[in-house]
Amino acid sequence: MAEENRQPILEVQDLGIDFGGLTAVNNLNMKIYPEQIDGLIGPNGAGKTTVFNMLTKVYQPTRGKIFLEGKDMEKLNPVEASQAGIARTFQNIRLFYNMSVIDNVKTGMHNHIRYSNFDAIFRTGRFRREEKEAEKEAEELLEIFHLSQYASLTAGNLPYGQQRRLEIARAMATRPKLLLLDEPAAGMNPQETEELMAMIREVRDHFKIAILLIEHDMQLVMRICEHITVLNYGMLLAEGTPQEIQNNPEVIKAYIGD
Ligand SMILES: Nc1ncnc2c1ncn2[C@@H]1O[C@H](COP(=O)(O)OP(=O)(O)OP(=O)(O)O)[C@@H](O)[C@H]1O
Repeated sequence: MAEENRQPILEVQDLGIDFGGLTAVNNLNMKIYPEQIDGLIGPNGAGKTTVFNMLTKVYQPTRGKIFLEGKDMEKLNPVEASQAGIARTFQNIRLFYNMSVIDNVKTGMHNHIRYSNFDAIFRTGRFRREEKEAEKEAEELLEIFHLSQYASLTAGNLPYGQQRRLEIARAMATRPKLLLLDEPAAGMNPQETEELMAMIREVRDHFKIAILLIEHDMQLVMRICEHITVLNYGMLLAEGTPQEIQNNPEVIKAYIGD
């Protein structure tokens, strides 16, 4: 379907942020469409993670607008941004390493669990019902991410590749519409990277969500992304299909230098 006829799930207009005298991102325009896997690439320090931090409202943009399903995100804090439907993983995996694998997934469910502190303290019927449902949903997520056999293992004892999976499973527990992955293949061996790529596709197909990923592994980006945005010095350098990006002289210059 032609993109012009589709509503973007996320639209960024003239987005920018300054840190003191440093303009980290400027004049960024971007549209992410439903069920699309998008790549956000660019040389070190180009502003990619800063964009994620603005989309998740960890940073308040200095300029510009972010719309999720047409709704302005300006007033949202990070918790509200997550509730609105944006989930993320981090460059350096962040898990609750002393908690079990399944409990890590359950921590992602606070967005939609409906019991109060009162219910929890007095273990009311509602609490027990919600807990049972959360347990079931967490088990289903573990199955999808091939982590069922590790459910009761401490997260810190999982091999690296599985920790990445768990981090994504936990992000999916928030029931996002848009999933942001910050360098998901970092530190992975070729076999783990291959499995990761298959999993990213499975996640998109199963949950029918949009995915935006930052990645330095160009092979991964070119093979998995349907659309790519390139940042350089905080500004949009190019956007298009993997083929267009690969053949763009400006992009080649930014990566290889003059
Ligand atoms: N909280 C902050 N305070 C000051 N400067 C910051 C802050 N966050 C990011 N920056 C600066 O913004 C610029 C963009 O950084 P960012 O981490 O977004 O780049 P990146 O493209 O993700 O880089 P990499 O590929 O190396 O992870 C850098 O110059 C960085 O030092």
